[in-house]
Amino acid sequence: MAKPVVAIVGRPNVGKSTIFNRIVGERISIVEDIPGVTRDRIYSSAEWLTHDFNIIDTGGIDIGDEPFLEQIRQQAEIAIEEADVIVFLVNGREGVTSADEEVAKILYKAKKPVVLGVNKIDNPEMRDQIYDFYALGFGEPFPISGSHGLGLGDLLDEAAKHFPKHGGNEYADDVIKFSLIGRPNVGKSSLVNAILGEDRVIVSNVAGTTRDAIDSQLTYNGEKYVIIDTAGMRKKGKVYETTEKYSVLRALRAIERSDVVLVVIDGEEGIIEQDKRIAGYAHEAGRAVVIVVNKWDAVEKDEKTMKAFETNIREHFLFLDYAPIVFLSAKTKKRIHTLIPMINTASENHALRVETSILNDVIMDAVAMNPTPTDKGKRLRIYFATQVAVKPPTFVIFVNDPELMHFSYERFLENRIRDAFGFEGTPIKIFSRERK
Ligand SMILES: Nc1nc2c(ncn2[C@@H]2O[C@H](COP(=O)(O)OP(=O)(O)OP(=O)(O)O)[C@@H](O)[C@H]2O)c(=O)[nH]1
Ligand SMILES: Nc1nc2c(ncn2[C@@H]2O[C@H](COP(=O)(O)OP(=O)(O)OP(=O)(O)O)[C@@H](O)[C@H]2O)c(=O)[nH]1
Repeated sequence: MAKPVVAIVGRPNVGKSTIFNRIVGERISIVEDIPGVTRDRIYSSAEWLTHDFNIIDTGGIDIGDEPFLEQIRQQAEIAIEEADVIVFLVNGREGVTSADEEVAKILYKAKKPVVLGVNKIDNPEMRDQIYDFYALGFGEPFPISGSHGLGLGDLLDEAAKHFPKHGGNEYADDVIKFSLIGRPNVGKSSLVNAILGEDRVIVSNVAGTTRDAIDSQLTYNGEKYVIIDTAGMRKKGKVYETTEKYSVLRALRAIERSDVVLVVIDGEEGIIEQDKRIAGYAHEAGRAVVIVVNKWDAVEKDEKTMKAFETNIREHFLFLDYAPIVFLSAKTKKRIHTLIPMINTASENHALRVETSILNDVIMDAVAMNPTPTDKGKRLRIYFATQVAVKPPTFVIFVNDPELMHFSYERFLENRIRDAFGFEGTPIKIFSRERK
């Protein structure tokens, strides 16, 4: 599901990060041991009343050593490219500056709705200062205060009025959406071409004529698939494509629109830190994951090489222990045909719903085998478990006291659930809730 995207734009120091953090709230949390998104702090999901959306802090996108105005220009262009609605932020304490006017000029040309937020209006007495900003030509300015959390509701209401009406489902429910992510040069584009070039694959469209038609649709064995955002990889040459955080942003959006994410690793070069971060994004987003080791043709190998590489992957990607690994070559096409069946398995498991009675049998058997932990003389009691969601499968376990559910025991239960139901290729989530 594609959520609407809001981007915050404005010259430095107007309070973009402050507003971003306010809107995102506690949702930005650092998850231990999983390298990922949260540390980049430029892109996050957010909620406002009934609206779910994603928000980008363009100020966090590092453009490099370009002159000041060039940086603002590039950030604004990224916002125009990526967002459905732009929040143009100015500083209510300084009046309209020439840099604000520069931003405005770029935004005039964009055919995207713009909502003007006048920040640092920390108290009602300062409200009169917003009138100057009508001169920017974006209609009513909304007074807000990032530091005090004032006025954000009205601003977001206005933004939400411009959210696309049918942004919800881009493709029919039975279409399997997948994407390929990985650092530059691992062979993502080559893999896409190899998949599209497969014998039994029927391609229904590749990179249409409009800017938005960037996904490849295909059919294989009567099943429909979409490869998400492949043109994002092809569309090179633009200056900002080279900035790392911007490519991260693109990867995050592709992940979000996918059911299954193929994490591509260069078999020739091996695993580096950046691979782990990229894989962390997919895991955090709760998508099904397949690990693809490409360029296996270029690896000098004997009968132990694959096993050793696999062990190495497992050590580096502890959090992805559920993800199957495939060794292949986009160049020679070796084992390319195994990819789509793996995507199918991962996607089925991602959407799998298990029967409550069987789930509870599994949990009770687990408890009988390995008694629940105690803390200060108090024992964890498990009453009942139920699956509350799919994509990814999510379970709630009702217990006497959630504090007693230690990580290691939860992990044990997860493993028992996996032994019973499979769930290969998908993360699963388990929450403990108190029940008196
Ligand atoms: N008084 C007041 N100060 C604010 C408000 N919002 C942000 N600030 C301050 O303004 C300064 C800049 O805020 P940031 O959020 O870093 O601004 P930014 O636009 O993200 O800046 P860049 O990252 O340089 O683009 C900080 O010192 C904030 O504390 C506000 O509502 N009122
Ligand atoms: N030996 C070998 N080389 C490969 C294979 N797949 C891709 N390459 C080469 O690796 C290089 C990068 O491939 P691309 O498909 O452009 O990689 P990418 O991940 O799409 O790169 P970016 O678009 O920069 O992110 C090219 O020179 C390819 O020819 C493979 O299976 N084996």
